[in-house]
Amino acid sequence: MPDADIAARLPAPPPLSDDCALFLDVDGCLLDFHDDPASVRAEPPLVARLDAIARRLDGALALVSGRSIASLDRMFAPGAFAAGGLHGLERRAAGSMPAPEAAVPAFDRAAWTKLVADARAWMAGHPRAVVEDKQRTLALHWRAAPEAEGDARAFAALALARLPGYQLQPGNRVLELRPAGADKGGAIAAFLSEPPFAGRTPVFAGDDLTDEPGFALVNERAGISIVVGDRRPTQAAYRLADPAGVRRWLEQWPGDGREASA
Ligand SMILES: O=P(O)(O)OC[C@H]1O[C@H](O[C@H]2O[C@H](CO)[C@@H](O)[C@H](O)[C@H]2O)[C@H](O)[C@@H](O)[C@@H]1O
Repeated sequence: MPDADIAARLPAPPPLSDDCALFLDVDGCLLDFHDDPASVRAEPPLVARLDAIARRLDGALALVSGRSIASLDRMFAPGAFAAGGLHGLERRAAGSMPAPEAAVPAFDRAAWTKLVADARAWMAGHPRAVVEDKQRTLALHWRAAPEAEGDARAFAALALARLPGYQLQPGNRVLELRPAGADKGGAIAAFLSEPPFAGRTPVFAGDDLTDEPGFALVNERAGISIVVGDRRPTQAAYRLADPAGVRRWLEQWPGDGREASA
């Protein structure tokens, strides 16, 4: 059976309930993909919606992303949500804005700067490819330059040897270098161990490979795991077709009645 047919058989998720803890991936889940990662912003009505849902859940809403928390804050301003960033390497608990609660491990800044410069030089022949420096992780994007994929993969393989303790993180038209030892499942588990998330039913929506550990964790906790789109295989039990579908699903939620004036 073709993958698309199997994808269509995953059911739509149930509506959100007042006793849930809501975890949301960002790119490709809440927000549509764009060629330039730096230009992506959440529209004000979506920020207002998330803010209303967070209030209704007593703060039990977190963004869980491959982006840094600093980047998420820019994208969702003026919203400032609890967040897991850099694929689970950094985390900011509810109510502890603006500083991340846990910093990622120390690293050699000079060596990192050289690595980023080398990546930019390596990819210079592909002006529409993007080298995204996230300070502790590096993403090589080829969405607007499909011909750059081979060079991106070749650089990442070579660079991995210069980065002890790092691993490759494949994504949607991107390959990232990032420290091993953390993932989105760990970030969600940490949130669920503390207020206001503890004791609630976890719900997690995401679209990419980096989201699979989050789906596994949520399934273990008898929660609701939702894959966005047709990527397979997946451990998710429910499916929404695309980010527009995610936003419509969130719209079904009653909110707290205040977002209309936000
Ligand atoms: O975990 P996520 O929130 O889904 O973040 C994963 C990566 O998303 C971003 O890259 C993706 O979105 C870009 C903007 O739409 C797009 O240009 C790119 O092709 C996608 O792979 C982000 O730039 C990365 O840092 C995140 O790790």
